[in-house]
Amino acid sequence: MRLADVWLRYRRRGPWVLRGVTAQLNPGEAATIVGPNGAGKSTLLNLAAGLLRPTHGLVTGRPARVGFVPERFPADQPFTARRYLTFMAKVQGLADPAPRIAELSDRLRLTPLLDTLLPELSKGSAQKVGLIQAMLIEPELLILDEPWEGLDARTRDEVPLIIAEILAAGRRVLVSDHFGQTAELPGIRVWELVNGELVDEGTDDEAKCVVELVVKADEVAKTVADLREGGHHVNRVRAADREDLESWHDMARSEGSS
Ligand SMILES: Nc1ncnc2c1ncn2[C@@H]1O[C@H](COP(=O)(O)OP(=O)(O)OP(=O)(O)O)[C@@H](O)[C@H]1O
Repeated sequence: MRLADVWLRYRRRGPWVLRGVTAQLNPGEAATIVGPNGAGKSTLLNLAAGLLRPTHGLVTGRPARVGFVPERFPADQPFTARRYLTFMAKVQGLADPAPRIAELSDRLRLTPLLDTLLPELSKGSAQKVGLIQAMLIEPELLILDEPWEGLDARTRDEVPLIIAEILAAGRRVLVSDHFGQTAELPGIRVWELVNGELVDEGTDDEAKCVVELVVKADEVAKTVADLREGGHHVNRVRAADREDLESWHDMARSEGSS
């Protein structure tokens, strides 16, 4: 997908929000848009999603399946989360959406709230519905506007995994993030908006990540040996704390229920 000399203002003679933005996002690439409040991050995402049209310039090569998570999920709709997601899945052509909805709801810990009315959900839970909605049909381009807003810590931890999986499948991700948390994801391009112009700061090729595993105590020696054999550097081994064990039990539960 390519943005070529894109200019945007919301009304005639209004201030330019984007000025001559040129950028490209190839399959298997992710970019994070950074900049202060009002810099134009959401505007750029809406353009990429096809919800806004440039005043001048072109957006070309947008993939057919775009998943979009807006900054604020519009929760003022008289449906339960399950009905809303089922409807959205059918609109997108998914014949039997129940298994996919169950899988994603388990992953984002929304399952107990699936039969709650959308307006009764907390902001973070509504945000989860927005995230699930965008992933019902695996998107070729996933657009996330401030995905961490309102999410609890454990769901926040899922976001980088979701992004990594989409990239590994050769799809694309565009994310806005005024706290700069995504800038630390491996291989991500950083697009900074400065006075409406986009500065592509590229990727940090030297970036390193830590992957945490939880294994049974009697499997530690073998796991460490296997990882070393695979060419990985093992930093340290420590006893699992409560949070590690909770996530282990959650995983075991969701595997048992699927
Ligand atoms: N629908 C609209 N009509 C008129 N002006 C708008 C509209 N949406 C955004 N703007 C203006 O465009 C500029 C960029 O807004 P945008 O929401 O894209 O910024 P942002 O970087 O996403 O900000 P934030 O970090 O606060 O979410 C702001 O000056 C904003 O007031």
